[in-house]
Amino acid sequence: MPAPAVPAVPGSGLDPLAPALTASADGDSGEDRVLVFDFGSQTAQLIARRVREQNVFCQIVRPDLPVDRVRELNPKGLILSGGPASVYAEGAPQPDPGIFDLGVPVLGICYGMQVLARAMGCEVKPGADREFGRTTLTVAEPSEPLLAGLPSESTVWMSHGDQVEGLSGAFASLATTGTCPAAAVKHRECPVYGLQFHPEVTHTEHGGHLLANFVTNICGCRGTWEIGRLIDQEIAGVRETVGDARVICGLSGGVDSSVVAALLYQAIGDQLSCIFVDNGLLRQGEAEQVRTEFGDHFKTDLHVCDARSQFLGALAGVSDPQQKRKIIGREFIDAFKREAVSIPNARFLAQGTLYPDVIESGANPDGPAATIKSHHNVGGLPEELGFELIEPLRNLFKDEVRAMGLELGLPEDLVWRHPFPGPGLAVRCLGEVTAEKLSTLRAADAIVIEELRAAGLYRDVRQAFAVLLPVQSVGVMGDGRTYEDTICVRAVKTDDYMTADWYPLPHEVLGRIATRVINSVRGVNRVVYDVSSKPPATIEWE
Ligand SMILES: Nc1ncnc2c1ncn2[C@@H]1O[C@H](COP(=O)(O)OP(=O)(O)OP(=O)(O)O)[C@@H](O)[C@H]1O
Ligand SMILES: O=c1[nH]c(=O)c2[nH+]cn([C@@H]3O[C@H](COP(=O)(O)O)[C@@H](O)[C@H]3O)c2[nH]1
Ligand SMILES: NC(=O)CC[C@H](N)C(=O)O
Ligand SMILES: [Mg+2]
Repeated sequence: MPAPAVPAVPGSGLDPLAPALTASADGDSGEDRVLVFDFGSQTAQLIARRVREQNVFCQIVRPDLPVDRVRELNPKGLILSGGPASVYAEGAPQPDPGIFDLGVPVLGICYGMQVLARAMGCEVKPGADREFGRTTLTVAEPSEPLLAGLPSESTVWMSHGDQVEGLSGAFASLATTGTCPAAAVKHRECPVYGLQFHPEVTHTEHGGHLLANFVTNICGCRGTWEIGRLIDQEIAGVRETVGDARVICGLSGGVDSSVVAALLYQAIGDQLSCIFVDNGLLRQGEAEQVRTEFGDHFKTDLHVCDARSQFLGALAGVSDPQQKRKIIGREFIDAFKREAVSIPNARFLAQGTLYPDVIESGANPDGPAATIKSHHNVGGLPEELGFELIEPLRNLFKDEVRAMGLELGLPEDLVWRHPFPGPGLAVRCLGEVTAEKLSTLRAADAIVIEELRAAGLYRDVRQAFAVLLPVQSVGVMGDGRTYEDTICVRAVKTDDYMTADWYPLPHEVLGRIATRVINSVRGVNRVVYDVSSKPPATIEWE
């Protein structure tokens, strides 16, 4: 079935789920699929990543997705995530009880286990002590397919206050820990399982293996979801959708849009026009770099749209982060529209939107609702778009997109480039954005990146940049008092950008960055280093 190109306009009532990637939102793409019901867990996306590592397509959905919709999606397995609520608390999220009657295997993790155990007559109670961190799991039923290949004892990671107490005879305990007699359970009659610990986090030694057991041994998924096949599906889907119309592609020079452009070029050749928007929020030398690199890799029509004054004008006086993002989203669309006037028959707009952008923007009707930040290309889109959207990467995580880029023959240095958000320096220039602040930030950011490259760390650090803080402090320079701005250096290690650890940059590198920034960037007298991980922080500061 062809991929419907549907506008992902929030609140439009249309289902922007998997526009091209899964060929159809209704589960007839031929791929085995697992659904992760997100009960507000910090790690729901990690569960999805672990499942995808088994080459099984996995989708995150809201906790109360109606059973009829679940049936339409035709999953081979359901995973109920953890969550902050207590199952007895008022308003605690509950699944549609019908999902337990589908005959589809279910795995509940932490809250997910508590919620399913309660639905099936067990008692859930606050444990004697809340338990956070590592503990030892002892396997009681080694022949159980869920636990196949696990050693009799291993380390698992717990994060809970409640636990399942009375197993009600319907469930059997498969494994225990010192404080938890039902650390892994199985229903005696139906394919329903529960884990009190978190298999998705790396601190659980054999967690990935355990999830693989669930997906393959219990759900019977075949592991056929591969990047190469996806590219073929995408290309066919795009051709079918586009017909003989033209597609304009927002090309930023970043990884995602370059991959989209390469894919579209393979699909529709010279029906593709790319638009690069110089929004005045770019890094040093970036506009020129995109122009030259584009000529090397893409042979299609490139339009450069100088929208610097529009963006900066619209942002003047605005300091609220969400409002800044919304304004930027709107300005992007205005810029695309202005530029598209000179491109006849431009009906489609292609963007490099990724799965985390969609999830974090709370923009998917089947997905969880929490808005963490409105990514400019999703939650920031205006109601009246004027184009049909094509977003072939809408279901992918960043490392999957990189793999696709390599498969499509893009050069390594492009594929491994640090991501740079569409709102650009605006979300790194805290508070109101002005031309003067941007030029300070641009100069400091260039030094950070130069020093990383000089130290041979650019590739290992997955994203690094400078942030201009709205904080002035006293300094002394050339025997005189200064009262100037602060630059914060941010560097993180991550694969999927959903969780990230702060990167332990060597002190000498930090020292060189600080000295150069303070000596050469006017208006800055202090440099600090951000040592927060995600969660609880995010990678960007706004
Ligand atoms: N300056 C720009 N000009 C045109 N389109 C842009 C620009 N910045 C962002 N976009 C559009 O918004 C999408 C999302 O931006 P995002 O920064 O997430 O992706 P990217 O720039 O392609 O890749 P990366 O994440 O590596 O920076 C892009 O794929 C692109 O379609
Ligand atoms: O195109 C984008 N538009 C946005 O609005 C946006 N916000 C964050 N990012 C990038 O997404 C990754 C995760 O960022 P956060 O931890 O800050 O949410 C990081 O790589 C961020 O740089 C964005 N990219
Ligand atoms: N991590 C979780 O899922 C916690 C579940 C529940 N809130 C508890 O404290 O037990
Ligand atoms: Mg970018």
